[in-house]
Amino acid sequence: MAETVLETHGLTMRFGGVTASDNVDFKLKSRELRCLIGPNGAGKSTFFKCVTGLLTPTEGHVFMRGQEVTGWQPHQIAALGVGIKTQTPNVLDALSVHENIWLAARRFHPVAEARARTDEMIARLALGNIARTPLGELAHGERQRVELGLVAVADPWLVLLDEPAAGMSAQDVERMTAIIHDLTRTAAVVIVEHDMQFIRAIADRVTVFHQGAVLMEDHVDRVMSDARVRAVYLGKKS
Ligand SMILES: Nc1ncnc2c1ncn2[C@@H]1O[C@H](COP(=O)(O)OP(=O)(O)OP(=O)(O)O)[C@@H](O)[C@H]1O
Repeated sequence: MAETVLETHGLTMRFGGVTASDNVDFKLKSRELRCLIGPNGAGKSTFFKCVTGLLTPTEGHVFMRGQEVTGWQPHQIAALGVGIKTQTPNVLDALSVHENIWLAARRFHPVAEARARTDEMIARLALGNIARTPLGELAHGERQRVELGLVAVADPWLVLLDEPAAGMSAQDVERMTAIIHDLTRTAAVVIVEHDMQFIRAIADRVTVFHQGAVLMEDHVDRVMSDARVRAVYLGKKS
């Protein structure tokens, strides 16, 4: 049986009178790709932040590969071998694409291996023609690709991505989809995403959030045609 790499029990986050995450039980198997969707304010980001250590849940527990990580800081979670891409980029604008990826690789690998991994990642992400360009000069889609490269170069077994396709062109989204599929050869991936086109292109199992709780969890096709989901997420009555 596939190993459970991420699990939450009764995860609850309250902000004053608002229950942003409401008793969420969640389970992710090794190399599984899971998209978290839901309407604005459904609690996706709060759940993501509780799992990545950006928030400490009011109640409940988070486990990664069986280890309880509730209340850990993001850098402690990352040190377990978890790649986290938030909406706040962790990049150095004045340094080149190559230098940024090299620095990320060097944090996890000895020099010779870091060098090889950097070159491999640049080729894999098709960043060769802009490898020497400072990050500050890149287009949005290119930056997103580099940021994903910074996560992937560490060889994570779990990758947590917050809106990786936000603001991207169709071509960028296609590239991003291929890169994420590539990641699932070695890692489980959780993606919080708004872009329905991207979700249809990439998703297998989807978890739908509504009012802080899990409304439904199923294959993307069944989720998209479910009357309850259409009502809450697409704003349509069945
Ligand atoms: N720091 C905070 N303080 C107070 N309320 C918050 C805070 N963060 C989130 N909330 C509230 O918690 C609820 C869930 O918000 P959350 O951002 O998790 O939803 P979401 O599904 O990610 O929404 P979106 O798709 O708009 O990003 C909302 O009612 C939101 O207003």
